[in-house]
Amino acid sequence: MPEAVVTMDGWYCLHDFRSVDWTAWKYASNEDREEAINEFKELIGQWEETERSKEGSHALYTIVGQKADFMMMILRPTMEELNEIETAFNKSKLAEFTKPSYSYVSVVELSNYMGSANEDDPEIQARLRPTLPKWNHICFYPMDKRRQGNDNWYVLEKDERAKLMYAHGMTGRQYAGKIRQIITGSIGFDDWEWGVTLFAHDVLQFKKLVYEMRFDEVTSRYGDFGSFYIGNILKPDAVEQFLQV
Ligand code: VOV
Repeated sequence: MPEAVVTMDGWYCLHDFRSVDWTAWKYASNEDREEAINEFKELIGQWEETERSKEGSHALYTIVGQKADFMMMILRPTMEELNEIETAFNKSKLAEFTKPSYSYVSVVELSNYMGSANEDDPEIQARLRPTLPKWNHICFYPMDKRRQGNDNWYVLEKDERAKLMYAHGMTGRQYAGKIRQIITGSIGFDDWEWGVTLFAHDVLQFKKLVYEMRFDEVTSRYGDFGSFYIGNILKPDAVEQFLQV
């Protein structure tokens, strides 16, 4: 029987996508809008404090296209904290003017295919509990490894999977400095097996990387993908401008 790979798991992760009800927002009083914006900025301020004390991290991006208007990606040591943050947003004034459009629950995951990684290594610790980059663009999508006929990832021996993952890593390494990837595992947590979150300075690099990886066997034979979300950074001091009507 093929052997499962040992995973190292870090911070829990919530991708929370919201759409703004622009009509209700436009009809709201100036006071209500101001209150909603201030309260939201306070929430972001709390997240920033947590990030400074290395007890979590977050990313805030506007989403291009009709799937959502903005997304909050939150990393925390426990699932409970993710729930608290989600609920705090739901109770906020801004939530009265937004609708949930999609969410994804997972945990930062490193798969130790080479078996050489030591969880106590500070470098590994930093990857399991990362401070998310505040780069210009984000790309998120969930994915599965295929289990279909002859293309079944889960019947491959570990050595074979490790070989394919090595080739995958080599393709990815060409994008060092251009793209940062955060792989989160979601088996048992959400509808797909992994969440893929990519950060880039230049948005076109997402297309180049994702296209190039389509030719890697691990993707061409074994990759199945959900919806893609693409966004631009929303810095805290740009929140007002984004919500200005
Ligand atoms: C910057 C790009 C980049 C780089 C350098 C990179 C490297 C690596 C390495 C070295 C490893 C294995 C060890 C580990 O760290 O876990 C992985 C692991 C993984 N990857 Fe990856 N990946 C990238 C990027 C990258 C992308 C764009 C995708 C989506 C696939 C695509 O076709 O759209 C992806 C997927 C994954 C997944 C689902 C896993 C876990 C698979 C499992 O079965 O456990 N990944 N990945």
